[in-house]
Amino acid sequence: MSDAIVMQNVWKAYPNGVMALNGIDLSVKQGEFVYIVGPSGAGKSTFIKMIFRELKPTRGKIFINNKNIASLRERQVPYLRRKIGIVFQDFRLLPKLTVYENVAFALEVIEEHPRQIKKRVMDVLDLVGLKHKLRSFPNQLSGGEQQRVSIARSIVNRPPVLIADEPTGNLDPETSWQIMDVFKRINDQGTTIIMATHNRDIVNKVRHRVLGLEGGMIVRDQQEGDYGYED
Ligand SMILES: Nc1ncnc2c1ncn2[C@@H]1O[C@H](COP(=O)(O)OP(=O)(O)OP(=O)(O)O)[C@@H](O)[C@H]1O
Repeated sequence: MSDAIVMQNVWKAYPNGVMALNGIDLSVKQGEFVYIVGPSGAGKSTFIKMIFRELKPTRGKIFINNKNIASLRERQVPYLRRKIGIVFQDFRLLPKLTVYENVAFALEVIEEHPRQIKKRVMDVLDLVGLKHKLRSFPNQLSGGEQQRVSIARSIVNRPPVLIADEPTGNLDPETSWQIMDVFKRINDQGTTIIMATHNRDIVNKVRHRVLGLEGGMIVRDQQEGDYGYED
């Protein structure tokens, strides 16, 4: 299997001198599901922001599908972002657009053919179980439904990698399990998933590879079926 993400000796210092990542080496294969765990301030969000080039490493190389994104020019960043879907804790939907429009938006900006857009949007809404809500606005949806829309939007242009930063952080346990089912369906289609989480129950019950960060370093890297997660 090919590598979806490779980090080589990645360091990140913030302008105030805080060293958030200290020499990360890592490789993630295409199709893997990886949890990123660790205490507050461990560097999880920094790690995730590096993958979609919201932040540049101070030192080191980051390969996404064999391309070093640390040396990408600014104008190439939008092309990288099309290869990576992103889901946040707080959904970040556009409030004045319907469910359908929120999801279609990502395809409209790349000028996909209208018939293609419709088919693809309906397919992903079906995948996340929200076809019946396509005309609703975000404020008419529950938190779990909003997160499903945000997940549908993140995968609508078939990125090989999906990144989720605390995707269940604002959801109750029952809804969180449903969101994990959606991620499973997406992972089963071959999409690599990187998910930062504090949710110990999920990490222990829905088993995948676990990367533990602490003080900006990888302090554990356990394969599926090979761990219990203690914080
Ligand atoms: N913009 C910034 N400027 C300076 N320091 C920062 C900045 N963002 C994060 N840090 C620091 O970098 C370190 C790692 O932070 P990061 O947000 O990556 O941790 P985290 O593991 O995601 O934490 P949490 O679980 O609380 O979200 C912390 O010491 C934090 O205070």
